Amino acid sequence: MTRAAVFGTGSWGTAYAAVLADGGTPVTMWGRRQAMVDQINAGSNEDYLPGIRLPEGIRATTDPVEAAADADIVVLAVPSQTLRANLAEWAHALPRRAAIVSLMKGVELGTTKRMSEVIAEAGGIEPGRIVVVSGPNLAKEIAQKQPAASVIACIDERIAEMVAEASNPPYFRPYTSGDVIGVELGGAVKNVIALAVGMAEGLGMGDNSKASIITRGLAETSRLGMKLGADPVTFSGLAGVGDLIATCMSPLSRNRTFGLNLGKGMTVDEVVAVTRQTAEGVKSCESILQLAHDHGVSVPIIEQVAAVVHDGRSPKEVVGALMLRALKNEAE
Ligand SMILES: NC(=O)C1=CN([C@@H]2O[C@H](COP(=O)(O)OP(=O)(O)OC[C@H]3O[C@@H](n4cnc5c(N)ncnc54)[C@H](O)[C@@H]3O)[C@@H](O)[C@H]2O)C=CC1
Ligand SMILES: O=C(CO)COP(=O)(O)O
Repeated sequence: MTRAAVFGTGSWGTAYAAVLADGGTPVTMWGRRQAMVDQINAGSNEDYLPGIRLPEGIRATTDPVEAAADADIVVLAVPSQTLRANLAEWAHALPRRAAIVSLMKGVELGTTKRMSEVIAEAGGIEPGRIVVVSGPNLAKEIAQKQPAASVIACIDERIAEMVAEASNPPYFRPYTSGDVIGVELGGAVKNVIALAVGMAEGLGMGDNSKASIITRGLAETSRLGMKLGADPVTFSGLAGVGDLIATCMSPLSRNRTFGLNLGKGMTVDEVVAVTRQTAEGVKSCESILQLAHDHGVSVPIIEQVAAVVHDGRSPKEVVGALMLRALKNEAE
């Protein structure tokens, strides 16, 4: 029988543990805090998924070796910017042949590495067993068992298939892919575009404005992805446009909500103070912008989001800057 470990007891780590357990795969979760581990062992995670009863088949521990022992699949679900430090502590505990699955949607600050690259480097894991999961998967809806689809990517598609088979309860339909770069980038960049859409909403803009940002945001994602070697087809799929729509439209999105508060006039520090969960786009806008600059790719929306979040420009100012850009062909 396939066994899994999930490192990280936040909203998506816990919801994905439920996906695995409901799919018939027993899960041991690793958590930092004993109180959280005790709660999960008693059947819920009230801090991140209040009111949700977790399935049988999930248990938790604070010991990484115990969590990963005998696991065929190890799922990593921590904030992107802490992953490298976490792996330094966990690498010795990870079974030599297990598939290492990233649920994270960010790009590392400083190195501009995608999470699969950080896993390979800091965890010493061969790329052929590094898997990424990304799609329109708001954790709360998945935990409520609302039907959704997703993409599970690995350069070795047999490993992606193994993880997909272990993650297939009746409400979760994973598609496999070999395009790790495209699937990861789609997930990371959509968070930055959701910040922009949230800002537009906060400024009182309507659906034309938001659809324009979403569509041009997808153009930026595809341009960058293709330059980095992604398959353009990925961006019209679940990990591209699918996740972009879910995140940019949903009040459940932490990134969209973060942008909304900025658009309403709160400062970045004020929004950080009221945000309890990980809004990856806030840090990744800077690393993704750096990645685009390094590869000579034009990403005007991402640039303006970074100007608000890191340079203190106002959302209103940056909308003006976007609208005044020189006219160009849509396909360029
Ligand atoms: N929540 C969602 O709907 C979805 C989230 N994701 C992605 O999954 C990743 C994880 O997100 P969530 O679970 O939602 O975040 P979260 O904010 O709900 O939970 C983060 C977890 O990481 C732990 N953590 C924080 N700092 C840590 C550190 N220094 N060392 C170890 N653990 C630490 C927290 O205690 C918590 O258990 C992110 O990259 C996010 O973009 C992807 C799809 C859906
Ligand atoms: O990635 C997500 C949905 O697919 C969750 O988005 P947020 O991190 O903005 O909540």
